[in-house]
Amino acid sequence: MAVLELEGISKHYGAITALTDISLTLQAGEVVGLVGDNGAGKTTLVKIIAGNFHPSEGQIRLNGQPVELHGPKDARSKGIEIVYQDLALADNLTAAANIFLGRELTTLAKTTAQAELPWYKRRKWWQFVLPELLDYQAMYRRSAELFAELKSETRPRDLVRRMSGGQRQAVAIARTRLSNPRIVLMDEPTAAISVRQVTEVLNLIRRLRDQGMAVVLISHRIPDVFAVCDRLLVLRRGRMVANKRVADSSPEEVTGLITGAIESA
Ligand SMILES: Nc1ncnc2c1ncn2[C@@H]1O[C@H](COP(=O)(O)OP(=O)(O)OP(=O)(O)O)[C@@H](O)[C@H]1O
Repeated sequence: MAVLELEGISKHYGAITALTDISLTLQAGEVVGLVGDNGAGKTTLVKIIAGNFHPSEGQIRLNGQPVELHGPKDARSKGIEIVYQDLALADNLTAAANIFLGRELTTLAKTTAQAELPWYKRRKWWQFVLPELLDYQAMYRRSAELFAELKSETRPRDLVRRMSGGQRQAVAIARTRLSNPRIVLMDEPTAAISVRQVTEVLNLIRRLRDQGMAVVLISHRIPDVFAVCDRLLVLRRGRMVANKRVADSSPEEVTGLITGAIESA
């Protein structure tokens, strides 16, 4: 079954129409590339899926059930994670501290689900006098497991400030894995990193797919889309002009679809 279905999604910002009548489905374990020129509507579409924006029209279904997403936290609780282009990492903290930022494991919150509860809900009544201490060992251990799953050499105790672009991506991706999402949205993960690191990041995306996640990858880099995606969506001026298997397309066709030299495919 499709993990995500969008039907007839449109989005207006006042007089500007950013998206018109977008429909798509995402299956578990597939990587879908979302391409289009600047202003084509890619970010708007991804932010609707991530709960940042409400669509003006249309329906969202998760596992066949119609849903309304009330903000990013709600989307996360429903299994949708997003890795923003700027990654939103705290440079002066370790990899592990970034992964657990805002949901730190403690002596009273031993799992991520518990750590996401407000402090007073983590305690049984007889525990109200207990001090709550951060459990660094547990966070380092879990972070090491997440990096091992992603086959990344990033170390939990390393400072993000000293990391390469590829390692930073690994930290941001490992952070999404904490909540065990079904859908991971990635905004231009290979835009600002070296060629060698691009390979590393594409491998991370393959790992997510192998673990059964559906991944949406916004990218300007057509070679990356062809390297890692199963399917591609092309947006032009807010309309979907192609939704096809990568194996049935070519970089030339995609460039034509983006610029408008090819009407649709
Ligand atoms: N908050 C906003 N208010 C008004 N207009 C907006 C807003 N966000 C985006 N737009 C407009 O909606 C359209 C689609 O923008 P969007 O950022 O989704 O495109 P994009 O394909 O992600 O482009 P880029 O690659 O430049 O990020 C553009 O015309 C943009 O100017």
